[in-house]
Amino acid sequence: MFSFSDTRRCVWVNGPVIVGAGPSGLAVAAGLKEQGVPFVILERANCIASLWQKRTYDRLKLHLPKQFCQLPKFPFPDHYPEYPNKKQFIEYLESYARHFDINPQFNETVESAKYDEACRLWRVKTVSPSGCEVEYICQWLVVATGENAEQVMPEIEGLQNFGGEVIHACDYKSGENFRGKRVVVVGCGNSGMEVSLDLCNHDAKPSMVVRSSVHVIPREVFGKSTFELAIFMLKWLPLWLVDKILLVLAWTILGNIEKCGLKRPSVGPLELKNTQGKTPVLDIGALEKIKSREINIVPGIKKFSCGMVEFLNGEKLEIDAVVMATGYRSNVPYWLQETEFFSNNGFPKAPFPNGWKGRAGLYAVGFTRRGLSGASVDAMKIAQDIGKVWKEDLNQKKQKVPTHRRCISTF
Ligand SMILES: Cc1cc2nc3c(=O)[nH]c(=O)nc-3n(C[C@H](O)[C@H](O)[C@H](O)COP(=O)(O)OP(=O)(O)OC[C@H]3O[C@@H](n4cnc5c(N)ncnc54)[C@H](O)[C@@H]3O)c2cc1C
Ligand SMILES: NC(=O)C1=CN([C@@H]2O[C@H](COP(=O)(O)OP(=O)(O)OC[C@H]3O[C@@H](n4cnc5c(N)ncnc54)[C@H](OP(=O)(O)O)[C@@H]3O)[C@@H](O)[C@H]2O)C=CC1
Ligand SMILES: O=C(O)C(=O)Cc1c[nH]c2ccccc12
Repeated sequence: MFSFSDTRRCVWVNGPVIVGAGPSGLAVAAGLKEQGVPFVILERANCIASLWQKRTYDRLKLHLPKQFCQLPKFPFPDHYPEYPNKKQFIEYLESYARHFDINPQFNETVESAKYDEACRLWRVKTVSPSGCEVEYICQWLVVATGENAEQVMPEIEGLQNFGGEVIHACDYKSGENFRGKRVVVVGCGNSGMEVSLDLCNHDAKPSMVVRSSVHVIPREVFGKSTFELAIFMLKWLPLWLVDKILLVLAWTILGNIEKCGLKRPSVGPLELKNTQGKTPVLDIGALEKIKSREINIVPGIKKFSCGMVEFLNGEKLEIDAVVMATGYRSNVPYWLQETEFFSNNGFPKAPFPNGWKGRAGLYAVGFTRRGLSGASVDAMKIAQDIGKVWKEDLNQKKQKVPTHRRCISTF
């Protein structure tokens, strides 16, 4: 380690640098530990799995059965329910990190990373809340910052004049603070649906904005997970047929959702997830509240004004608060200076299962739009790939610090 001053340091990392200590980063780390490959994990928050610990609501449960959400080589405890809740999932991730002795560097935000062609190494720069800057130099870079790294906050006319509380769904914890209030929930994905349901359960009055269309699917069919059933059917049937069957099942169990103001997309639910990354809503009770009008469905928003919202159909509503359940985006384009492997939307250009490995020791984990199970698949491939090269190098008894390369700090 070369130290330049109290606030600027340069660190050589023997092994990969992993950016992000969410489930994806932890899964890669576990695979590397098993093979004895050293690494450093850089995490902007002060804890692992910050999305789950800091940016989700209290009543959150996993949507998919537990076997689709566990990370490699360390299953959920047997006593966990079919759909673990947020607390249980966080406890599982904490025990995962303990089990594999994974200790991320917390409070370090990666602000830039680029491949130095001259010395054929990655230069990764971080900054901490106290202003300390560190440059890490390494042979492998694993991007594990997630599909949900930043909140999407749309700019809607007049929002600055609204005057009431405006939050993003990632800062919503419970309807307790909204008791008796009229709340516009913008967006009808899984977040919008569940925030609206939670508001109902706390005697608030939600109006949910549905500006286009949405697939609502029952979480279970005859006591069996719909997702599991779909995965099972996909072994024998083409995707379009599975989509058709899902829609028939949804219609049989939920009825015609168009009657309550929800339009279905023309493309089937799995095809839409595959092509546009739009996750179908797995219903856990919001639809019932929509049918009973406890959740009011409203069209796209035209503008806000003081204590009011106006919709595209010209109707106006007096409201007390706004929850933007408008989704998330990747932050990779803000810090990774690379355009060959990653596209400008912050996702790898190659679709699943090929988006895990780039050029010159660059990897991506958790950008498959296939939730935690997609992340696990990526993680195992990455750990194996790096482990292989690592072992080859060891066998050739090469020194890990490449003395033939000169690397000068760019601070
Ligand atoms: C509300 C919600 C519920 C979900 N439920 C499910 C579910 O039931 N099943 C399922 O399969 N999937 C679910 N998902 C999908 C979700 O993407 C995964 O659960 C999982 O969290 C993805 O893990 P990840 O490690 O890829 O990303 P994240 O969990 O987002 O972790 C990324 C980490 O990287 C850190 N980071 C980001 N940028 C930087 C930077 N520049 N420098 C340093 N650190 C950085 C973040 O702080 C974070 O800790 C859900 C998503 C949301 C939003
Ligand atoms: N329990 C669980 O497992 C949960 C899982 N999740 C997951 O987290 C991820 C993110 O979900 P979510 O937060 O719901 O985000 P999504 O991206 O799935 O949904 C965003 C919603 O906001 C709408 N929207 C965006 N901008 C505007 C705007 N300007 N005006 C009106 N509507 C707008 C979109 O409409 P349009 O379609 O028209 O663009 C869409 O309905 C998903 O993968 C989801 O499955 C989330 C919650 C719970
Ligand atoms: O990625 C998500 O947000 C999930 O909730 C998990 C998920 C992955 N693939 C799906 C297909 C249908 C429904 C949920 C998921």
